[in-house]
Amino acid sequence: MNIQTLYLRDFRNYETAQLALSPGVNVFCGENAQGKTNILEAVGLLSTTRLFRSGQKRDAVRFGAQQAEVRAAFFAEKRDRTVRAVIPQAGRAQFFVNEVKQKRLSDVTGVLRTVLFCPEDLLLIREGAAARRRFMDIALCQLRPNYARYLSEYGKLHENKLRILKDAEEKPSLLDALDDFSFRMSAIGGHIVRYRAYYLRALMEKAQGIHASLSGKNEQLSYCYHTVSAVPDPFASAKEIGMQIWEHMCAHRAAEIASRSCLSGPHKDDLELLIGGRSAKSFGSQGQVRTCALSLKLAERDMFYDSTKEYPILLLDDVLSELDAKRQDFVLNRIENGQVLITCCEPEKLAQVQGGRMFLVSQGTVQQV
Ligand SMILES: Nc1ncnc2c1ncn2[C@@H]1O[C@H](COP(=O)(O)OP(=O)(O)OP(=O)(O)O)[C@@H](O)[C@H]1O
Repeated sequence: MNIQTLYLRDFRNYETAQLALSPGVNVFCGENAQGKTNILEAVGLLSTTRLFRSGQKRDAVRFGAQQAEVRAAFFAEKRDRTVRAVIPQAGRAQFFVNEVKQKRLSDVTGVLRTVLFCPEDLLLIREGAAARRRFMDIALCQLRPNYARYLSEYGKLHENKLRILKDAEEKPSLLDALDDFSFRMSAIGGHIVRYRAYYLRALMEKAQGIHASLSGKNEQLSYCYHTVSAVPDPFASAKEIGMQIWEHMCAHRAAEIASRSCLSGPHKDDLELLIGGRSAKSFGSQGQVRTCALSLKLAERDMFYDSTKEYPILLLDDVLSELDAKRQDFVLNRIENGQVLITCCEPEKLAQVQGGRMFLVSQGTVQQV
């Protein structure tokens, strides 16, 4: 899958811009605040229907303009296709696939597939477990529709159980339904844990190879999937895991009531990442953490390829800072197959790029060099 041309009108700081992209690496270089990330954000919008930096789509409309427009002509599934977004300052955004207006945003999501790596992704390693669960869940939901259904059902049960625990002090009869919710959460939790275990095993196998190449074989990435302590084997059958979670919930019933919170279940899972056997979160340097997060993203891209036989477009925002020369060379020249869009601030980096296309970005204009 690759974008051939990208057109922007009144999008962020661009009045109009038309870019012809390479099917391989495309580097966007310029000083701070010139519009490099805005280009990646435009592609992200066409892929996910969202702006990765703002909750409100209208933030993308150029100051003083009435509506923004972004269009990509791209090649996917062996044919030429287009996707276009029109975002008015007031009112709903509209999306078109092959110039046919789409009724539901879900029909647009994934038509153009992207994997984004931005500076915030470093939080994936450094932050709490919720960020890593989100990373697993977003990838798994796209690859496995059944997982998305289990996760949504589990989320609803979790919310209801939490309401019961919170309100039980005022209305103790609510506790009559507690075990029913716990049992259903356990049963669905069994599926969630099993999906995560298999996904992480495949993902981390790829991430380990990528991390070794990125670090020149100097560092070894490993992982530990932490789930409910009563589950000794997350690869066991969903039924078996579900029963183990149920037993754990029963053992913590009194504590859950006392603390008015759900103490047991895969909503507390974590993915621990280790570099050379030590926690990346606690001991990793900036560069190591960046390498680790990047390896996970590149592995996610390979997982997409395995299931769709097409590489999603890789959007790398400001990845090069903090990486040493060897790691930068890997990013610029050795990510094989698929289209890559990279932003960077240092023009001297352009000299290191051995193929692809380079662009200078300045005050909302883009010039190929
Ligand atoms: N709706 C908008 N209308 C006009 N300009 C906007 C709008 N939204 C953001 N901008 C401008 O876009 C510029 C930022 O662009 P962008 O984030 O792409 O910069 P960048 O080149 O990636 O910078 P850095 O290297 O600092 O990350 C800022 O000057 C900002 O004021």
